[in-house]
Amino acid sequence: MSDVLSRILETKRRKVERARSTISIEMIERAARDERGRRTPHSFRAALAQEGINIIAEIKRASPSKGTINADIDPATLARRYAAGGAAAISVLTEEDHFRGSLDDLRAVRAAIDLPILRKDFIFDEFQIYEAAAAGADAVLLIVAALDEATLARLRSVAEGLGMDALVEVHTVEELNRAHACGASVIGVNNRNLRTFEVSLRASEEVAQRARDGVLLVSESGLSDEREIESLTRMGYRAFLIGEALMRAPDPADLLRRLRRAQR
Ligand SMILES: O=P(O)(O)OC[C@@H](O)[C@@H](O)c1c[nH]c2ccccc12
Repeated sequence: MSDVLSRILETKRRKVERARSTISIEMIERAARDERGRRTPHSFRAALAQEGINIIAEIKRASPSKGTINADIDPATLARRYAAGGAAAISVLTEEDHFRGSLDDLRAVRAAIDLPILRKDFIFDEFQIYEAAAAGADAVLLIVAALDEATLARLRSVAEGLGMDALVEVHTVEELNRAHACGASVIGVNNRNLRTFEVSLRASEEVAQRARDGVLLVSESGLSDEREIESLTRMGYRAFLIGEALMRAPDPADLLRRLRRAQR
């Protein structure tokens, strides 16, 4: 159990325990409901179901596989560029130790743009979903490989109870079956194996062939050019999650526009 995913979950577990000892679950839940009630919440799912190519543009300063990608960005400025390029939604990595993100990044993005926001983190406790909602997120990532069946189902319904979407992430057909079993309606297929970091579009291809009708699929990771988007649209994808390529692009809005023009 010394792989990266387990190590990240281990440090995260301690962090969440510490946070839970300073704020009660009732308080954070109230903050979440207040924030959800303060504005008209954005629908993450609806944003991904629009005509054409829908891109979730990610704010990702660093990663365990790539080290520092672009640590000094201003999240609000970058989010505005993503919005200008026609991003359907924004993903903000909030994990601190390995991705150098934070909930402050998410708050800054919330204040800057008017698109649905995904909290991208390693979530295993409802406390983290309330934190996400209180910071202004509209959706949370739930990684099937990191959760048992009962926890996955419970966390999904906590998100739903707040009017949020869960992006349920899988990497294999076996994980897809577990995502189906918990009632997931938005399923992300990570082309990157979180334990080995190997990237292959085969993951997206295999999962697309077995996904149930009505499930909205998102192809995630390792995407950087039109040709990849084109071959994924032929597999049936119309939603994509892109981080590194946008973080490294000299003009992220221009790259987004180009990728959104990809044809079948
Ligand atoms: O930077 P990329 O290769 O475009 O990937 C983005 C996103 O898919 C990736 O950050 C990601 C997908 N699932 C995750 C789970 C945890 C942390 C990060 C991720």
